[in-house]
Amino acid sequence: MTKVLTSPGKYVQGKKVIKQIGDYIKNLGEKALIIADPIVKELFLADLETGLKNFDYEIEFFKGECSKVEIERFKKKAAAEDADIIIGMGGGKTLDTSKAVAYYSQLPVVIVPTIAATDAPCSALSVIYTEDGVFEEYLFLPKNPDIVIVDTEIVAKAPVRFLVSGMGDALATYFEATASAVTRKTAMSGGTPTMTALYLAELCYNTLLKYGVSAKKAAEAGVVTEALEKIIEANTLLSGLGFESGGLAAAHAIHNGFTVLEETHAKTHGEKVAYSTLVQMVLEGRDPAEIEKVMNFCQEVGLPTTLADLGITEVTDNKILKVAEASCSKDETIHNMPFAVDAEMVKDAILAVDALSKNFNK
Ligand SMILES: NC(=O)c1ccc[n+]([C@@H]2O[C@H](COP(=O)([O-])OP(=O)(O)OC[C@H]3O[C@@H](n4cnc5c(N)ncnc54)[C@H](O)[C@@H]3O)[C@@H](O)[C@H]2O)c1
Ligand SMILES: [Zn+2]
Repeated sequence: MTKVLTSPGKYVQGKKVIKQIGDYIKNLGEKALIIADPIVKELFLADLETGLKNFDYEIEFFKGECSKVEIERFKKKAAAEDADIIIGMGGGKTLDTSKAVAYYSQLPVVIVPTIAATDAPCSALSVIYTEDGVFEEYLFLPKNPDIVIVDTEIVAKAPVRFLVSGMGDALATYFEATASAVTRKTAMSGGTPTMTALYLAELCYNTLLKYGVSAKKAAEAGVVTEALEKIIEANTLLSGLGFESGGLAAAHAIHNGFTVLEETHAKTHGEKVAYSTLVQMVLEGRDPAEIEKVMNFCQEVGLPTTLADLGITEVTDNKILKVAEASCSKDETIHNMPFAVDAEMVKDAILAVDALSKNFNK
């Protein structure tokens, strides 16, 4: 029962920090290959160039999928350019690609997220897809990124749905870490959770409830406030460390179950995870007042609380049972829950969340 906490080497967050990126990375190497989402060219190239004015670098743009072909393309480019640092800048897919390229090239990696939508920035994991976007495998990396640098002005100006999705993903962290800690399951860190990881997960939850709505308003206005800073930290650092060193349980398994339904594909990871967190709470038989509190939060920030919100407008028992069965497949993290869970229980809990939500004024 060894406890393990894993984290990036350094985490930097603030308005306009991109303009100082050179200062943060200068000890890591001398020439960077920047793997950049195409959005970087449109919006942030000037600031990035300012940040790297005394630094040798080459930029190559990401084609949209974290696939083995794309990873190989960048690995060759890094070798051809004699790069000794990889910088990834963009959304989760660009960042996962950059981490994989750095691993295969045995180089340090600096991660610059341009949205706060997922746990990808801080983790020692890349999610690999085929070139057509079908999930292929998890690539577990031997270490987390060397430095994560979050420019909060960039995140504030991104579409608000990404920030809200990040809150949905972060919402699950406390509930899943708490559940799997009871069972003392090994987390992705390779050990059971430290007190620190569990406290970070709790801090993540409390931060969302307290600052989520204000942060969303700031992002709608495209401005950086202290509330937005706190939510970016919760979505990126607290949720990232909390999931990796705290553990997953029912919510992410139910999310995976929802992906079997075509109609949920237009919804983001975080949106599906938020609904699935409510399902986990119902499975656990949590205090209805607590469920109501989380449901209110979801409705206030615009996360789904009904099946229709998730794109499932024609609800049948059979369809929901399929989701539940997929959530309960053998290797799923739902089996980290402190009690035995089967597909019938999950199906009922999914339908119960939908019914409960309809009691609230939307
Ligand atoms: N490695 C991990 O631990 C981990 C954890 C969770 C999710 N993931 C992975 O992350 C990926 C999803 O991440 P994502 O939602 O960030 O997807 P993404 O990287 O595809 O980005 C979503 C979209 O946002 C755009 N974008 C990025 N920054 C922007 C900005 N500032 N303004 C406007 N548009 C911007 C991108 O161009 C893209 O079209 C999935 O592949 C998932 O498997 C990985
Ligand atoms: Zn997640």
